[in-house]
Amino acid sequence: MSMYGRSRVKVPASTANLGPGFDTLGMALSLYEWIEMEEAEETVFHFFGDEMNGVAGDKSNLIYQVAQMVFDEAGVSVPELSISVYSEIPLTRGLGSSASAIVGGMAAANAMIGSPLDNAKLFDMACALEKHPDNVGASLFGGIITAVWDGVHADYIRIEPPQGLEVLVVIPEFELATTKARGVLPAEITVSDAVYNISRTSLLTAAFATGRLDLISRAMQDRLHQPYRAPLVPGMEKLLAEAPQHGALGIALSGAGPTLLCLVDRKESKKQELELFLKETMLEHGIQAQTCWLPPSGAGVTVELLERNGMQNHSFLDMIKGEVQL
Ligand SMILES: Nc1ncnc2c1ncn2[C@@H]1O[C@H](COP(=O)(O)OP(=O)(O)O)[C@@H](O)[C@H]1O
Ligand SMILES: N[C@@H](CCOP(=O)(O)O)C(=O)O
Repeated sequence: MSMYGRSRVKVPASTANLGPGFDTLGMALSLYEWIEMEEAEETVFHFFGDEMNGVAGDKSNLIYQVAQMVFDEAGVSVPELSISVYSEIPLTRGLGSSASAIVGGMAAANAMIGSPLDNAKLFDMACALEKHPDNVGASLFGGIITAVWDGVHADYIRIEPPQGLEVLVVIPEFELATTKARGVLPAEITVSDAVYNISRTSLLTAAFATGRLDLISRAMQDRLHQPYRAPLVPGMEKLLAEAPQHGALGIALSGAGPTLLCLVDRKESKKQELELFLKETMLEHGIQAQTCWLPPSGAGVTVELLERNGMQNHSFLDMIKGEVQL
């Protein structure tokens, strides 16, 4: 009989960078992954939903691995786990699926053993794995995050997303691994490009904090990563250049791509035109893509501790059926 409980977490997807804020700005989005975890006699995974196709169902699984890091840090041993996962977050598209798995897996493991680690510790551990704080910070704390990670510790400020700010994403059908999209970045940049990005990141952060939607179009410009990543995403250059004419306040590559994200004023009258422009531009470049309105998620990861039930999966499915269309 296990001495530990059964935990269930709901963790949001995220978009990183928001244009100029490479490896520092992130925003949680209303697309979620649910994880349930409890001690078991032998490790078993239950995956639900189309987005989990191809994910490892053994102890190499990212969620299992991060759970073991939490147990090690807390000084407990729970080698065998039953893990159930349902995810709405497409893999390898720039919507932070790996960050959601890291944050969700850590939060579930920590809750299961009575929450010995606080969120600041989980944030440091998650940054050490992801190597940048933007996605994991957003998935952990929700809202908009501006964060600095020094290689050991992460500091952040959470900003409530401005009222009236809507988010439209265009998700191409092809996958682009973050490692590949980081591999095309230059090792060095000029001082003028550094100043270009620092000034816009500062302005964008302040615009979010003060609700100045009018400043977004000029602040959401980047010279640090998007120009180098554009060749990996057919149609990206045209989308970045022309989306503002079709109703976007600003447009950026979401994380490392290939998804692109538009920030849109709730009162904008050209929302349908913008959706059509995004899809048709991708199609012109031979790429099937779907658009989706994803409100910012004010909540980060949420955690419940439940009675143990030997992982009867109908309870997990019943829970998520209430929230998503299975
Ligand atoms: N729920 C999950 N369980 C296990 N591994 C996951 C999960 N979600 C994502 N991953 C891992 O993260 C990888 C995607 O990470 P990455 O290339 O950074 O793209 P993304 O932009 O989606 O974070 C997947 O190929 C998979 O290995
Ligand atoms: N700052 C990172 C963000 C990667 O985000 P992902 O969602 O694509 O994993 C980068 O731009 O490389």
